[in-house]
Amino acid sequence: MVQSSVLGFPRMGVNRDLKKANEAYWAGKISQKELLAEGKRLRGEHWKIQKDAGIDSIPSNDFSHYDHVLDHIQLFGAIPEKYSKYNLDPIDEFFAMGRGLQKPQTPEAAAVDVPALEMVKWFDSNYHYVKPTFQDGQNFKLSSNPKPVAEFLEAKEAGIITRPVLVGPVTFLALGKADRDQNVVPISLLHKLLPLYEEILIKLKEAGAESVQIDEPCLVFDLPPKVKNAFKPAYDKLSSLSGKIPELVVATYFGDIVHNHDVLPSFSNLHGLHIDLVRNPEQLDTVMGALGEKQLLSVGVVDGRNIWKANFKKAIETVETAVQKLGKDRVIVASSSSLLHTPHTLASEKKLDAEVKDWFSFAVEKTKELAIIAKAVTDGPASVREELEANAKSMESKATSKLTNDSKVKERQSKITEEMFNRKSPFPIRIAQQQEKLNLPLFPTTTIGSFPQTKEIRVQRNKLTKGEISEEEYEKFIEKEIQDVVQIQEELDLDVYVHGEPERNDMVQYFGERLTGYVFTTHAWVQSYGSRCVRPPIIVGDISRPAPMTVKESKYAASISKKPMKGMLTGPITCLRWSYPRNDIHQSVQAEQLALALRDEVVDLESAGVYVIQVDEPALREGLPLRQGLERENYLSWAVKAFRLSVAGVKDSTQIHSHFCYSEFQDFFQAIAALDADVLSIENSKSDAKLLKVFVDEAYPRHIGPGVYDIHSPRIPSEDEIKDRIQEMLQFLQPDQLWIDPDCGLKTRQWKETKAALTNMVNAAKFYRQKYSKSS
Ligand code: MET
Ligand SMILES: [Zn+2]
Repeated sequence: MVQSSVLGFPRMGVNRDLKKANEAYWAGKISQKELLAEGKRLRGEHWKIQKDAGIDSIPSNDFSHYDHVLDHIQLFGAIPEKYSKYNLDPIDEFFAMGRGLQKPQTPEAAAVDVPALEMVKWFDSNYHYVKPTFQDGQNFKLSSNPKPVAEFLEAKEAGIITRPVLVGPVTFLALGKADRDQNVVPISLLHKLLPLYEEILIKLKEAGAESVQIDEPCLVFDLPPKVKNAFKPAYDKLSSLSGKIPELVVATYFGDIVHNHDVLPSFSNLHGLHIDLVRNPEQLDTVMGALGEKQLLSVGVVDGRNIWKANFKKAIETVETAVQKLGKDRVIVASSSSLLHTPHTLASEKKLDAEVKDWFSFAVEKTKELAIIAKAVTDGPASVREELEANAKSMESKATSKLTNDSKVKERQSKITEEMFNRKSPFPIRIAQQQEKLNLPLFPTTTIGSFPQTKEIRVQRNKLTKGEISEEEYEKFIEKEIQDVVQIQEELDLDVYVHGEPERNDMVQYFGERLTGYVFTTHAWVQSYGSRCVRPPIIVGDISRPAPMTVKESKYAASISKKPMKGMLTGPITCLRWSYPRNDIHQSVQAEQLALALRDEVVDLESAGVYVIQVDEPALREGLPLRQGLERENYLSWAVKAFRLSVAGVKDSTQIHSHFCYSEFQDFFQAIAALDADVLSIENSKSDAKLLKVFVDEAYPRHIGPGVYDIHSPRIPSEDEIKDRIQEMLQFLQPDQLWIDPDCGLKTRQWKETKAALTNMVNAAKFYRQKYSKSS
């Protein structure tokens, strides 16, 4: 029979219970015992959900109190000395690595002060993992009570034989890095790490585990030869342990592995291999051809990265293709990846429109889908006729809905012309006209958009949501906020003002709520990192802008300002990337729809007297495909076009800004240059100013505002510190192309530190302004 399996389940629980428990523990409100009990309760509940759904292979050790890679750092004793030296309790040491720890001295214990380990995005998802950090002479040691064994036994006690999940040895090392000032090449540690895999696998076998899922998602990357060559010795070794350890299923996801197909024979003596057929269905044939004689294939046909119902007909066809070649006993129906990236359950959504709700499936619902697909293939479609019919109806309803077929939007897309992507004149002509209109000094100062979102702002927004105040009262409140920030900017003597974004809860949600084609959930939280969860809006249909979205606030702000007011929009790629996208049309088409909607907004802002307009694209970089080559070029091409389409409708004299919250542009500089934005503001304060060299090397002609101070910390940078920073920047950029601004928006800061920091920033800018005006 065809079996079903889940690669991993979301950890948070139905009401973000894990977040609440972790945060209560960190705040000292619950004991360690209570925290661990909550973890156990959640695991038990999640196993039961999957068992009740009829899943054959249920994962364990997919749960984590913070991050599963961090679990492995602790499991293998890869704990840097700066943490281990404190001899903390294991759970506190674990959290110290995940989020840093600052504790004053007490009679019993010394003071603790360590920052967190680096945290970075997990492949191209919005989940972040903690980066393993290795030392020269790194050794490993299995923890005394290994988590994978403990959680396997916990499930066994509850009557469920799970399939423990381990991050594979090659991926664990490949995702790591040498610690600062260390030279170790992580993959060279393989021979030291493998004995620990042997040890843990033997322990799991002794505990009763029949099979183990071993994740090697790094196979979807273009791998350096050293990493690629590591698979064979690693898996030869593990294959040689056959009988002593559980059966192994190697799992890959988020991409295809065809370009690394020469690695596949290393796995052919193992029990099974998992591939993601939602992302890359075309890899099925090649991978089937490379399987070992008895090896199983786990086919990922239910999307672990998005919230759409699986199309049963298509999924069953895919599974049948595998069955025809391999037979029913060698095929497993699986989620494409862990379900970690999907919200817990659709049952919590009470406010969703019934039409679109019928198109969705969250983690709980996806486990049921897997069981149904497996049954349909094992016992024939008649065994699940009702489910198949209902699914076909949902698919039909989505395909034919008015929401997904807005002919006006489609018609407008079909009429896009080449000129619509281009500003009227090249930059030198534009900047001269802009300068005439805006009359800005040398080293103009500005901020990135948001000002502190005070408690009062949140209170008023909540009151509006609850209907406790009227729209008019809320608008009056927002106007007053705008007046205040305009006045503050006047006092600070900034050069280009912003209205402060007080009316925005979130930079994507705010726009989504004003566009057709978007829906919002109330409980669909997904883990972003640690206890932090996000609730991405969902793009369900064709996107259009029924009415202006930001014009009222910006126009008002401009009308009361003596200096230029900058309009503030979230760009098409960021709106797309920070939402769940549609899966029935290509993302480039959705980006283009967003771009058209924003284009109208940009033009309306200009007509309303807003002559500086910033279109933020902080998510442009994270959308980069995981591999070099054609896919990446395609992405950059349509992403850049979407940005250009959104802004190119304005006059030459209107100044277009864009903003990015990172500083590394080396590897996609051409794309950034191709945006043709008049001014770029980028994060830079924590990086080496040398990163700006690329702008010189490539003779970037337009204006740039590299952030001069970090906005993530309440720390106030001194005037001298900012001056030094500007001095460094001037080694790379021309005085007349340099803007002075903070790294990013200030919404998470308090007013007190914001005013102090900006005062120093403006003074530092004035210092250079004077210096250069004298010398010229
Ligand atoms: C994550 S980028 C944020 C840009 C936005 N305009 C802000 O200032 O908050
Ligand atoms: Zn930013």
